[in-house]
Amino acid sequence: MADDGMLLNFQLGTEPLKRQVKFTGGSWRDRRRAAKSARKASGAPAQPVNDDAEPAERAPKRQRVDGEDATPRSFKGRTSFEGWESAKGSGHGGHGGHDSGRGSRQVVSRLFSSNPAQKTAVEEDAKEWKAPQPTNAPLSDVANFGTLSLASRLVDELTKMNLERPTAIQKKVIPHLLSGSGDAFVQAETGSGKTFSYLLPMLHRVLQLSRDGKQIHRDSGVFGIIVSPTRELAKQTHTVLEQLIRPFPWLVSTAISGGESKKAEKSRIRKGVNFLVATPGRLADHIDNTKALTLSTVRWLILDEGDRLMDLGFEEDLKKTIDALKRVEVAQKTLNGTPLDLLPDRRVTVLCSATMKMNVQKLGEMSLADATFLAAEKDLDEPNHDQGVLKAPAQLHQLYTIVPAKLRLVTLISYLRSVFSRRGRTMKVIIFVSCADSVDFHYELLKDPRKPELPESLSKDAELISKTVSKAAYLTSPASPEVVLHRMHGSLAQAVRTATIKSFSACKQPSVLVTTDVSSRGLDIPSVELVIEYDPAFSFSDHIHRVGRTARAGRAGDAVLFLLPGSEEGYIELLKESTPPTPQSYESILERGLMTKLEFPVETSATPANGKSYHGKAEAMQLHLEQRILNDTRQLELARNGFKSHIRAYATHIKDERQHFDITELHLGHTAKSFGLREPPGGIGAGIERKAKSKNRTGRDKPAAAKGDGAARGDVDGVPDQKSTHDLFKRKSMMLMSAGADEFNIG
Ligand SMILES: Nc1ncnc2c1ncn2[C@@H]1O[C@H](COP(=O)(O)OP(=O)(O)OP(=O)(O)O)[C@@H](O)[C@H]1O
Repeated sequence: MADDGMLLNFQLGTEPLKRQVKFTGGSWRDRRRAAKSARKASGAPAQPVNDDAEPAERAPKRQRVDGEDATPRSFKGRTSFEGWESAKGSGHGGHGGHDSGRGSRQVVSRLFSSNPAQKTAVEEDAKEWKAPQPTNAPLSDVANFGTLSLASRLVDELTKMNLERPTAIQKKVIPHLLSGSGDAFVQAETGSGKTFSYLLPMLHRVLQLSRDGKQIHRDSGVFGIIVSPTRELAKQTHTVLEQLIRPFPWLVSTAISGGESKKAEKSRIRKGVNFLVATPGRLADHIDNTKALTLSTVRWLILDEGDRLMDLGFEEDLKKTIDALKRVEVAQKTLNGTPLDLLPDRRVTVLCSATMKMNVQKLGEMSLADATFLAAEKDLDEPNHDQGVLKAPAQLHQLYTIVPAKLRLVTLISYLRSVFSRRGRTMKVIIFVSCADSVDFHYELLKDPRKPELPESLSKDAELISKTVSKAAYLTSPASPEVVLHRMHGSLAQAVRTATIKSFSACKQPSVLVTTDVSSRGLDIPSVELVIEYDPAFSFSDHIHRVGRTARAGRAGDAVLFLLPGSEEGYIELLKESTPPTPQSYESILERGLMTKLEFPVETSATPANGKSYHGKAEAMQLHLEQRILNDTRQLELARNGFKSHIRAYATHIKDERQHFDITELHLGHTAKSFGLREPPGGIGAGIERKAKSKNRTGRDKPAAAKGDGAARGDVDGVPDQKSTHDLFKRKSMMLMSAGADEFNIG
């Protein structure tokens, strides 16, 4: 799609607008010609023509509002966040006209016109979707964990945690690790309990060492190292491990990860630990620099989320760790008088990954020897299992909606409104967007500026989460409960990240987390019932992991994917290879979200001829949001940054899937509108990026994501784990700066 078809395609003026002559009568072409000649005559610079703006006769209700009087009538003096609700469908009042907000001349386009046609017919299935049997649930034909020969003390502990029967992957992995000394490659669905599948046998075997009056203690050595790609996952795994070892106070585990105090970690290691949960960069760092960390007792190396470890560019750090372990012999039969004979006689490496991508195979080659492939029986039976086709849990209801770019924001809000209108349900929703700047923009836009105070249950970390947790506006209606809004991405300080996730997890009220892919892996928040992929994932495997934050361990869950009309529709075929998704029209989302119980009656005169009164509501909401952004310098800045970073992130979809996410097809003007912007995209800085990306397509420049696609967006683990990302950013920034673009923040 060429740029000349672009909406809002003219420059922002810096001069305050002069009052203009208004031309009435005749056709819109006549009026435009007259306006042009008048400008020429007055010596005013010619206005670039907005070819995409609607001709007046096609938009009879549109008002051209000129000069200082540009604020749409229904919103004059009504820029408070709730203003749109009382606008009663008067969105027509300003749409399609010019606006002089902040002294600039801008065009506000209508939401429901000039949208690209959708190729896919959406026949919403009349019959209710019926969830198939859960595929990641505990097995009904296994009596309990005891049947897997686990120590009764551990089984008791599991019972206290309400875990009775193992899942399919636990039934496979636990016996393998309990008895042998062989490496394993573990592949299983999201939420199928992989964490317990490797923690339980390790613990069981270490507990067995305490016998005949001999007791394992914290300075008996490190027995197991678990490597996680993100700090959150490392912390979460550590929390689960802590829970399991609580009845055995002589055993100690610790988490070491980027963003934490190295000194404090060193001191904990010096005091003695038996299990280390680590992010790769920090682990490699300690192996190099912490003398107290001896590796000779290490019998298990668990590489969790192997594909993600590689995607994020941790290959070098992992190699360092693997090589260091290989260099150290596993020789001791006893340690400080404690016999180690019940441990594996060699070091066991377990590689967990949901996919068998090339980079995982490489990690396997680096780390595994004669590994056994372990997967649930039903996964092995899948016809295309060996091609690595990844499946979401069967009971996870996947939906998609094809939404024109201009309508994305109002559709998202409508979706959330209809979800939260169901009173009496605690509902947690995760919204994935492409980059950190987009997280920040949407969070600020959706938060309630009038109610900064948090629910009491969240007040413990009040200071840390003061900028990442807030009450939400727009998402609730008078009939629905209050919603708590959270934001999370890799650019936040670690303490803030941790406190935010804790808050989201503990929140007893309906809550939303707006986040990047930094939350797509491993995060286990049991009451997440809905995942919204507002921006599609950068790879299909990321999609599976994102949606896998719901429907865990046999529970139900929904996931909705927003796609744009056009090439993105091709992505639906890819989804079908895994789980056929249910289509949902954006019109029905708008209708449900905006007209529920007719809380916001639309004036008859404002009801469009087609009778779709929610169109008026949607226009009113969009107009209100745009106006709010325009009136708030900080919000405007966030919108611009969000838009720019989003466009840049869009170019980082993996090569195999880029045909569906063609940056040159992205309508920048319409996308700007989804960030509530009325400015020309070129003025904001995104056109430059698209040009740079077009160069990529012609092979003159390589995509920046050489170190892994996740790294390109910076959704990684921080210093020093972030080296690769830093390099990448440097390269990309240089490319952009040479083209005159601003600094940006993706990730
Ligand atoms: N046997 C079980 N019975 C009931 N719940 C279980 C069982 N095993 C694990 N769970 C629960 O299932 C959830 C998911 O477990 P876990 O995080 O280990 O899954 P996972 O396979 O690692 O998922 P992902 O691939 O998304 O990281 C956790 O809340 C865990 O407590």
